[in-house]
Amino acid sequence: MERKRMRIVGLTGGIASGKSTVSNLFKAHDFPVVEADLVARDVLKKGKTGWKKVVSAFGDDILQPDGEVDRPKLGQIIFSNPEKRKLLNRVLAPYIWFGIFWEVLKLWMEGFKIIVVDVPLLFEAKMEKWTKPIVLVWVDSETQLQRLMLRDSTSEDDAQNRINAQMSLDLKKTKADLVIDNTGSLKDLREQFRSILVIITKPLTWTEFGFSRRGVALFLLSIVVGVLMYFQRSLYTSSL
Ligand SMILES: CC(C)(COP(=O)(O)OP(=O)(O)OC[C@H]1O[C@@H](n2cnc3c(N)ncnc32)[C@H](O)[C@@H]1O)[C@@H](O)C(=O)NCCC(=O)NCCS
Ligand SMILES: Nc1ncnc2c1ncn2[C@@H]1O[C@H](COP(=O)(O)OP(=O)(O)OP(=O)(O)O)[C@@H](O)[C@H]1O
Repeated sequence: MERKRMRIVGLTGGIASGKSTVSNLFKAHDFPVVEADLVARDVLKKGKTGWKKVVSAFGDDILQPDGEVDRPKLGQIIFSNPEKRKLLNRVLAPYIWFGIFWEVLKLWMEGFKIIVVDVPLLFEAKMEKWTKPIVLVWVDSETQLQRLMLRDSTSEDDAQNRINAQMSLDLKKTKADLVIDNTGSLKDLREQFRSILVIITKPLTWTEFGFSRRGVALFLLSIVVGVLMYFQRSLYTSSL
């Protein structure tokens, strides 16, 4: 288990580009992964503040008889209407942001030094400045469409609407630090993943060390030692 560094690795991509597949590879190598999609699900559970805000913005029609959000129904609404999508994003963003921050904080307190955050909308939500390096799972547009239709058993129109709701993978490519091309086979993906691991586990930069738990402890300790030395010196000089 990697426990020597503090690095928040951003894992992003497009819908069905293979983020969860890569995320599972990280987990298989014992890296902790915070998944924004899971955080977003939690935020939308019946009774949570996010749920209340969404119900007041979209009305009771988006609820199932048991009071939980009818996710496919809400998906139909937001992926076919950009204004509604922006509204949902606006309503949920602070809760999702806080949820991710909280999960990262808990892992940091547990002593993990490399934490992977899997955020599909990392660039769209302007969260990229909190992660370094940013790993993008890229795939060509035809493969993305085919995989999405196959996985979710959806029509081409529906799948294309969902893809169009996100920043293009080509644009994301220009903003990422590391790119995994997942157009090929799973074997191909695993090989690229191995090279990414080498880069991600490189020694800490000074800034990263500063943010590690050991770095913070050292910083606080040096302040305490500095203050003690100052008082000891003043006591010594006043006694002369
Ligand atoms: C609309 C909802 C209810 C549909 O639920 P559903 O179970 O069908 O999809 P799921 O949550 O598994 O999302 C699948 C993928 O859709 C894409 N996606 C989800 N929300 C959005 C969005 N607002 N804009 C663009 N793409 C999105 C992501 O790539 C995600 O991985 C759900 O996606 C949701 O609550 N979305 C808003 C929260 C959000 O922004 N999630 C992304 C986290 S960064
Ligand atoms: N290299 C590959 N070869 C064939 N199929 C793949 C490959 N990589 C991923 N897949 C399949 O493509 C689909 C999408 O992958 P995955 O669920 O990992 O994408 P995702 O980016 O996490 O999607 P979402 O944003 O919707 O959560 C899945 O059915 C997965 O099994």
